[in-house]
Amino acid sequence: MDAILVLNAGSSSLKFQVFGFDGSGGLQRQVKGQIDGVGTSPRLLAIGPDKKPLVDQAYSPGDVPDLPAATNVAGTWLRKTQGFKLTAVGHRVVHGGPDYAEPIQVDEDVLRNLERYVPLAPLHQPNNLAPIRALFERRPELPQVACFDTAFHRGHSALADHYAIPERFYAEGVRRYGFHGLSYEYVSGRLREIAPNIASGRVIIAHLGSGASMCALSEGRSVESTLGFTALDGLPMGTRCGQIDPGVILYLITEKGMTAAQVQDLLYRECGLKGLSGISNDVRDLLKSDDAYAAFALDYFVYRIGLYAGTLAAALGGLDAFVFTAGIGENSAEIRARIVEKLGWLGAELDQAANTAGELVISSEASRIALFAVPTDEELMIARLTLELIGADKKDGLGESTRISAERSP
Ligand SMILES: Nc1ncnc2c1ncn2[C@@H]1O[C@H](COP(=O)(O)OP(=O)(O)O)[C@@H](O)[C@H]1O
Ligand SMILES: CC(=O)OP(=O)(O)O
Ligand SMILES: [Mg+2]
Repeated sequence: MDAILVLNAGSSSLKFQVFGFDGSGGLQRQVKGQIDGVGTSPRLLAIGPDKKPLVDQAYSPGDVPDLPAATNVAGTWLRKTQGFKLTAVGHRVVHGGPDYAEPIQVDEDVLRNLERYVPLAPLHQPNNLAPIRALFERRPELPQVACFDTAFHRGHSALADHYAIPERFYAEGVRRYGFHGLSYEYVSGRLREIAPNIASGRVIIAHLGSGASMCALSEGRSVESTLGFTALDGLPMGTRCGQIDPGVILYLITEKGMTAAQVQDLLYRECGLKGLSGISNDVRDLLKSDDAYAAFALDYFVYRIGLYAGTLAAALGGLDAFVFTAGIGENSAEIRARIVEKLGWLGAELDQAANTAGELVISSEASRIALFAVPTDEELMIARLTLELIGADKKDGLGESTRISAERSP
């Protein structure tokens, strides 16, 4: 069967999907897989078109310590067990800089350009680009398409796109890019199917995974994001600090004698939930723990989401809906409930039963704001964009408008 492979290397997981083409050029999901818990409790899990498990295998952290190792494990499993004829490969590439506002077919020049952004996304960009390079060498004839996390936010106003630093820095690309755009584009499309009137209003989507951000959307378009030049800003994340006074960084350099590399390592890998708790970057571990620091890390996460909800609601001039997505947003009813409590002043009220059951609509009848928990599907978004770019029919058989409860990731 002709197929398109999609790769999505995040900060704690590698996600991959294979979509086949049917006779009419539509997309059919053949394999949906991921290795999550990379470096902590790695687990390869994949399901087939009937949603039955194809593989479910745990690894020791030493066997899958990082994303390159996860990519090798997934690649080997796909080659050994799945016999597809690849037509194209779609890649999530986290940073597209100022030049790439749309997906692009990658050639040697594009790849070299994208390598320039490695310092701006050190947890992601190298892992996004390495498989492209490897496939160039192994399968030079295979079209490969880069789809960018930053592209969905490129329509931001100059106000939202700037830092208050001299303009020459903006001109050379020091801008507030925003990330998780493939997820926001997919989820806002789903919201158009689920609740079209609300989707055309003022919406905040909270993408809460190992990396986390929030996006303000007006009429389905991104107008603000909590992330900026790099994927460090805004919310505290699994291992990243989120918003921080730049003076702290100056202090680390001038008073603590830290090098740039040491500061980078600290801010990307030792902060956030991991740094605050001293226990884990994974919300599942923190929820299970009775340690006071674990509780504090979760309190801090929820508190900052509440603060940014206020900021983004101000950017939108009000709020019609709040949408949860990604690993934490889709799977933790408890964290959703705690965040909704912080949105009480905006008139948000939870339907406890719907939230616990993991339904799509989780607001009560009385709520002044519609609340949703919508599973994201960055890989399907990438497959659609890839097909569009390589000229195949972009219609697919994966419309989900009638589904009622949230589909969980494998
Ligand atoms: N049932 C759950 N309860 C709470 N958190 C969860 C649950 N399942 C997954 N998560 C969280 O989701 C995170 C992974 O989210 P994901 O969106 O896949 O991240 P990424 O793409 O950045 O690797 C994990 O680190 C974990 O904290
Ligand atoms: C940009 C980013 O933080 O991505 P992820 O959440 O997949 O780590
Ligand atoms: Mg992710």
